[in-house]
Amino acid sequence: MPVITKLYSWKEVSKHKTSDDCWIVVDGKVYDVTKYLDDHPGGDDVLLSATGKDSTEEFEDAGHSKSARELMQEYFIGEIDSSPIIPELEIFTKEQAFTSNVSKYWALPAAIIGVSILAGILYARKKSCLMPA
Ligand code: HEM
Repeated sequence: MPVITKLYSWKEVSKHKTSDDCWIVVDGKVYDVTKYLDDHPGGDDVLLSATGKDSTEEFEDAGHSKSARELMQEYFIGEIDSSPIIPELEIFTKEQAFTSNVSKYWALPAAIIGVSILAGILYARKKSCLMPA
């Protein structure tokens, strides 16, 4: 049977970092350890300083026993949402798509033509000033 897991963003996880509301992330899994703070043999300060980040390394470094890992499951609340952020799609009407493309393709040539005309005018004026009357 498929297991439905709640997904949490890092933004959401980082909101829970106090002694009244403490979440930790180990191996992509999110644990609400608020009720375990006072009982943690490694101390509550260790858990509090592990909030808002991936604390897998610190967890492994502490050399937790098999029973500690089993106990952990009681505090499991979900997983980190690691799906890439897809930017919102821009929805164009046919007309908008056409006009946006027209401006995209015509802006540069129009600017080049404009600058060339201006340069031509300036050059012609300068030349006429230098010509003896
Ligand atoms: C739900 C999560 C956690 C549970 C249930 C848990 C449980 C335990 C238990 C039962 C112990 C006693 C030793 C053992 O049986 O392995 C322990 C010790 C310890 N834990 Fe955790 N722990 C958790 C998360 C963490 C995290 C995230 C860290 C580090 C950031 C951490 C750091 C430590 C340390 C430093 C000790 C002391 C090790 C020692 O004295 O040798 N624990 N933990």
